[in-house]
Amino acid sequence: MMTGFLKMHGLGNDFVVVDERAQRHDLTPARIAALSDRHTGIGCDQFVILRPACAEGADVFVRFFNADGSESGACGNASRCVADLVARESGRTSIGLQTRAGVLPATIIRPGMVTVDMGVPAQGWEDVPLAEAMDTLHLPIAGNPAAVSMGNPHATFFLPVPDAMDPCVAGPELEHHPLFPQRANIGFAHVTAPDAMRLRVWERGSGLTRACGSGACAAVVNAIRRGLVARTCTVAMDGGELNITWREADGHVLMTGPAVTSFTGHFNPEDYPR
Ligand SMILES: N[C@H](CCC[C@H](N)C(=O)O)C(=O)O
Repeated sequence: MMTGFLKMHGLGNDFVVVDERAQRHDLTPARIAALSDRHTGIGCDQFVILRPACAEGADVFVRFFNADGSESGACGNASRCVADLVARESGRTSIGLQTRAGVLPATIIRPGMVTVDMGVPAQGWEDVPLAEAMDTLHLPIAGNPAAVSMGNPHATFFLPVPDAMDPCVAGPELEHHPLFPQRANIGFAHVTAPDAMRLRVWERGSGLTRACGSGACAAVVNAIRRGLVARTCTVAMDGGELNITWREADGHVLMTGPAVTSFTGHFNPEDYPR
């Protein structure tokens, strides 16, 4: 039986989206990893599965998988894409996305431009699973990263000069650092103005991506906690810009940026080893 999919992206962070709201498609982690391969599958940074919502205020339950088949609690760029998709189906401009990190309200600013309320970040390291509890600024990792959970674990390095660390060299080792028993997404940020930064993210399970929505939220929260930027900040990544606001009133992080559909297609799951 053929499975339909959508190929979508947010700032070049690209997704295969499979709708399982009406029917399951036997997508195992091994199949997801094989389908995510850019040479021998469809190719994507994250594989997104839609299921029927089962939470108050939610229109759809969204599951995010990395290119290696592992699951992630959050994905900012894919959240905007799914909100845009559900908005086009329903004609509504307010969408509730049920994720493993909670129900995220999304607002369509205009078709293809979406704000997602990414919720309240965890305070410091607490929700980033660490091998042992320790002070953020005294981690035994050169560069003193700051960590925060946006529903998934992030560590951000603030670089005094842009590109002082190469994500493809430092990223793989840091992703697997013994401090992070569940691995982590590793951001490399350089603050360029009180309301702007440049960011590259080595993503857990997917490697260097052109943009990372939850990574941008994490970098802004971490930068605000260190007094480096204001409450609203533009994050410039290789694939383009996101606008991030950490709202003072209720501590929610709002992420605004584009959502694009590239094409639709079909595959047969049975062509991929289970
Ligand atoms: N690209 C995603 C993040 C995926 C995070 C994933 N790599 C993890 O294991 O947490 C974003 O836009 O937020």
